[in-house]
Amino acid sequence: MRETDLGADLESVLITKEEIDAKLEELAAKIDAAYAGKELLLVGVLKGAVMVMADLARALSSPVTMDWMAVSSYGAGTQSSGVVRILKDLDVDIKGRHVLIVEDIIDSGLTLSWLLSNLGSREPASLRVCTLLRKPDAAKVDIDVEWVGFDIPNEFVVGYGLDYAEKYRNLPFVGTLAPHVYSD
Ligand SMILES: O=P(O)(O)OC[C@H]1O[C@H](OP(=O)(O)OP(=O)(O)O)[C@H](O)[C@@H]1O
Ligand SMILES: Nc1nc2[nH]cnc2c(=O)[nH]1
Repeated sequence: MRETDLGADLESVLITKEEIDAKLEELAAKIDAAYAGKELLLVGVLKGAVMVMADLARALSSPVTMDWMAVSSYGAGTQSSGVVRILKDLDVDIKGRHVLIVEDIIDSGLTLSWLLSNLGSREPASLRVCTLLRKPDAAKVDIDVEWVGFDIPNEFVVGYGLDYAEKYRNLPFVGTLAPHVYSD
């Protein structure tokens, strides 16, 4: 989808496709270096992280394996409920594995905090996090995140995997919604 196909739904483009591509190349080089000589398992958090996972994995030089978890705390709204539900668990046992959680966004941090505790209890050899986006002003918990693409303002964003009521995930950039979309 091109930026000119936005129609009236989007207010602004916050991060362009080119900026995302360049950032993922940069993060991939750091991740390659950090896991040199180790077998890395990428754990993508569905559904939002699909685009980051696909593009980050292809930017890595090291061979990796991938698995997916689906959790939800947002439903169809724009505020985290704080209650995390597992919709799909991992297929593999991560005990003794080097695990990198791949996220699209850390907002309140409640989802990631819960994930770190849940996956941490499965005794991985290491457990770290890479996220494309983070909202420092929205944090409700303090989490140490190794790799962050962009710190963004505390606004609800869509695109590049992120949805509003399941729409806009296929935008190739990250943008903000026009207010009328919320009130319609
Ligand atoms: O830091 P938090 O406030 O917890 O928010 C971050 C979470 O919200 C989004 O998932 P969402 O629950 O919207 O599900 P989705 O990925 O299927 O859209 C995103 O993918 C993160 O997992
Ligand atoms: N689409 C979308 N999902 C989120 N989940 C947590 N924060 C956000 C956000 O800003 N946009």
